[in-house]
Amino acid sequence: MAPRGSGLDWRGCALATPPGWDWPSAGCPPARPLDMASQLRLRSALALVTGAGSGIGRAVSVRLAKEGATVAACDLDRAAACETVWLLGGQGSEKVAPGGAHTAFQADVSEAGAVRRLLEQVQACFSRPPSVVVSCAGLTRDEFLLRMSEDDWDRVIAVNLKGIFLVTQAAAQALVSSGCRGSIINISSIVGKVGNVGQTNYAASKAGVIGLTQTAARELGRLVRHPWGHGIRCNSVLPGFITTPMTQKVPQKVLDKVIGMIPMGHLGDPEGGLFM
Ligand SMILES: CCCCCCCCCCCCC[C@@H](O)CC(=O)SCCNC(=O)CCNC(=O)[C@H](O)C(C)(C)COP(=O)(O)OP(=O)(O)OC[C@H]1O[C@@H](n2cnc3c(N)ncnc32)[C@H](O)[C@@H]1OP(=O)(O)O
Ligand SMILES: NC(=O)c1ccc[n+]([C@@H]2O[C@H](COP(=O)([O-])OP(=O)(O)OC[C@H]3O[C@@H](n4cnc5c(N)ncnc54)[C@H](O)[C@@H]3O)[C@@H](O)[C@H]2O)c1
Repeated sequence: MAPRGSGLDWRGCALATPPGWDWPSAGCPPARPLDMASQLRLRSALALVTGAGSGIGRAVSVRLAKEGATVAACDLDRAAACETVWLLGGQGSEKVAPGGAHTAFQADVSEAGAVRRLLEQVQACFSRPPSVVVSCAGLTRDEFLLRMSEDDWDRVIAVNLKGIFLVTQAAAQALVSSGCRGSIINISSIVGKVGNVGQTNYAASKAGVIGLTQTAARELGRLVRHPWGHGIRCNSVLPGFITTPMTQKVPQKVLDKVIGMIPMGHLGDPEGGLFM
């Protein structure tokens, strides 16, 4: 039984309406009606998205829900995760998630205990492990190498790299112990390949995500039952500049420089508008 006031219901599920939460009165668009085709592709999937409270993680949550998945939206910021669930059609909105109600969860992915509890709560809530896991949680603490503090290094590595290690490991352990296949997608960055001025910490974390994911793919991917093969796909994605709160902190003169290098002449958008 979750302790009173913990923001969790009797099953240990995060309340979609945490105590004191003031639902946005207007502004958030209702979930768009679903066309049948898009509902079918992921209708049986349970998707865990970290960093679901903003930017790319919110856009990923919306797209997964549009294709029929049930979304467990996790974020350090519980209110932001709840707002994402509200955008998906809210708790119990069977029409948007045939497989069950989307639900918000709060966790700091850099903390092992929090990630372990997160996977426990998700499985308690949905009686199964997530078959899709998208790790979007991340942050920047940009500074030139000559001036970067140890704390700025440590925090970025803890969230962006160790966080993905913890979520990937916990999700894979849950899938393996349930004999389920799955797909784990880790969000890296082009910076992990080419580097970027002012981002030694961030670039190292994102390069680490690439190597971690490639190794996890080798260990978990085999369909045939090896001591290490379990039919779990692992891939990393390396976006370029995408307009989100993360990039809004970048000095305009830097954005102007980078935009000058982008053939389309503008940053990407989280919804991935390929035809704009
Ligand atoms: C094959 C193509 C190669 C592409 C190369 C680079 C691609 C990078 C694309 C990144 C896309 C993914 C980003 C994604 O993962 C999400 C993010 O990480 S968003 C955050 C990105 N962060 C940055 O780009 C760092 C931006 N810089 C800063 O925040 C500050 O400059 C800081 C490092 C904190 C230092 O601040 P300070 O006030 O001390 O200095 P200034 O801002 O005045 O800068 C001094 C001069 O340095 C130039 N500068 C700074 N950062 C960059 C940069 N990233 N790229 C190029 N030049 C940079 C700045 O323009 C100043 O120049 P000048 O003296 O001429 O005015
Ligand atoms: N925006 C870009 O240009 C860009 C490009 C390449 C890669 N990325 C990566 O994509 C991911 C999402 O970035 P975004 O632009 O949407 O950023 P964002 O700041 O809009 O969203 C990041 C989310 O992660 C959450 N978060 C931060 N630390 C956390 C923690 N310890 N535990 C749980 N949640 C935490 C934040 O609360 C926030 O909701 C990040 O990993 C980022 O590095 C972004």
